Amino acid sequence: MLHSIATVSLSGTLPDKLQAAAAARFDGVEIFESDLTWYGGSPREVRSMAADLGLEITLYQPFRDFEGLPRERLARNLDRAERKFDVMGDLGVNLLLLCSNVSADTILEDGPAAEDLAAVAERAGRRGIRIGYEALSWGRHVKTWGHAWKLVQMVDQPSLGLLVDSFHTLALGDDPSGLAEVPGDRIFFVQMADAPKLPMDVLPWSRHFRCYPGQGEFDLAGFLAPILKSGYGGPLSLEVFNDDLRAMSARQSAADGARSLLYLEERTRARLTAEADAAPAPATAAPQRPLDLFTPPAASPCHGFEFIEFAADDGSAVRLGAWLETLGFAVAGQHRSKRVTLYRQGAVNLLVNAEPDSFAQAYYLLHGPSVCAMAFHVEAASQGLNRARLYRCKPFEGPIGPNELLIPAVRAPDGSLIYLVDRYREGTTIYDTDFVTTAAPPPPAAGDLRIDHVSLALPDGQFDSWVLFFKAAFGFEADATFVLPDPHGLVRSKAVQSPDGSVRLPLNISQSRNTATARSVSAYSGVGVQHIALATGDIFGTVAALRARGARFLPIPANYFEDLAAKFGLEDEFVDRLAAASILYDREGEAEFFHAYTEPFEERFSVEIVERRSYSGYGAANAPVRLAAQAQLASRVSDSTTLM
Ligand SMILES: O=C(O)c1ccc(O)c(O)c1
Ligand SMILES: [Mg+2]
Repeated sequence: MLHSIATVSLSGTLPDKLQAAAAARFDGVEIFESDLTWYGGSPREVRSMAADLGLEITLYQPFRDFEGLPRERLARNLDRAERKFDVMGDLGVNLLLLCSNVSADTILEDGPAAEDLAAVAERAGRRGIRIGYEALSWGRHVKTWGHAWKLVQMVDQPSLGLLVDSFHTLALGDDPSGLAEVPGDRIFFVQMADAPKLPMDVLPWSRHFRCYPGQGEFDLAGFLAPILKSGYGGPLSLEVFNDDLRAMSARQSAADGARSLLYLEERTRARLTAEADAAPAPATAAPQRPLDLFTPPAASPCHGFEFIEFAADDGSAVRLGAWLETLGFAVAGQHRSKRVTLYRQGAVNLLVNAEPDSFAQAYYLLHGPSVCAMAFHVEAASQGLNRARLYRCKPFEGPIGPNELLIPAVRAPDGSLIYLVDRYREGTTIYDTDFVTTAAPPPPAAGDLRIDHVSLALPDGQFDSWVLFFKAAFGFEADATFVLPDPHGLVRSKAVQSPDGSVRLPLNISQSRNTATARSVSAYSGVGVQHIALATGDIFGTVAALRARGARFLPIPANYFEDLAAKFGLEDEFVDRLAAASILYDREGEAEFFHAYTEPFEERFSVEIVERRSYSGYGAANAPVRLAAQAQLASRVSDSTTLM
């Protein structure tokens, strides 16, 4: 399908917006009137600028507050329309968006509205212009696509058709399935926007919280599917009013938008296929037009984290190695050709990369000691990589030595790497080929651990980009958003995870300046790992073993344990054990969760030890006490450094 984006979705001046849309390979743009009004060039200049960039102007908008006003206002409004038609002639666009009237003095009857729409459609038709009539969800008389369609049918002129916008339909909880019965050529245009479900009035919700398809909670595939069944073959256009997008670089936002439409197409195809399988068409039915929808290879199933790679220099590599040893890790191998050390414990592989002139070194110079790459263990790495590439992720290939493996990787939105690894048969793993492994790695010091999740801090405004990246590139799913109180402000947290839950990544953002998330973003000068959670089957044993090795755990106030005992009616002895080990506890029904955090490595990342008993969350109930304990520790550290 043709992909278009409304200029209102992108930040900057009109040329910035057009350039960003072209760079993201959109086919066209909807020009918002205000973007034109505020621009110094003439409509003809805008037309040639778009043409030079290979962009079609798909629509001009909006024309508003027109139909169904007191009769004496019609003539003046028709004059107003003619002026818009003149501008459209210069812009070289023949479709005008007319949105349903929101003014208080709109007559609440269909007759006058249809009369006015007929008058403007007749004038438009004479000039070769078409009008798409859109129901705004806060329209005074017309709020739903069904009502708009009724008026379009009453007018019955070829120059007036229906324009549908997913936001207005889904925000009202209105049913889009009837769109399948509208003749496809009577739907003139389709606007797409997703949104988080928020308990607020539709007008501010629409103007501030729309997001790209896949970033919110609406069922957009369920909206598009009936439209495609109608036979609609026009553009799919993003119309996203959003405060974060207004502040974001137009290039990044346009790239996200382009990815979101591909994702929507993939999801819609899956929806249509599932519907067709559930109700096969009778053999006599006319063959369906093959759908021109994006069809990437399926995401390769994930089976957990394969490794996590740290960027370091020689000095920090030694300090990090010593820290990891207190956490039970032991050196299990040395890279054949690079200064990369493999640390291992149970099924957890950590690489510390201090190779000069490498990707890791460049990352280290920008961010300091940090996680520069993660590897997912997948079933089919090349299929997974191919999918990510088609979703416009940038592939990465580092230099390799003789007989070493090329491990495919893509860049995450911040430039860090995500490797996909599918070699895991004994004797042929990436560690066997690329590392000189130690003869007999020591037994795990702290129990049979595996990586449970990796928690990332993102700069404010980047939440939606990352969510969409993981959904599109790797077929991940997103949880609900939690708002967590930190002593210094709020943290918003949303986890993305592989469908089987084996790879989980809580993403955190904060608008405040000194929350744990903000401190992380500041320490790394950007995105960074806040903690790596390791799962154990025996948290008391693991924590005790690590303490004995010198690991330091985040102290948790006694008040928390008092409160916990009261909240869940716990035995004193059990609570005393938790308190003695600084282990946090949560329960949901029969499910239980135990977790403890280490003190961070050089004010950067910490390790969290978790034990899950049928529990699928992240202990959000304990986030406030944990964030407070971390804030207290951080202020102690900063006090001691300012005294020096
Ligand atoms: O918020 C508005 O006014 C507005 C204008 C045009 C649209 O297409 C729309 O969906 C909303
Ligand atoms: Mg709209």
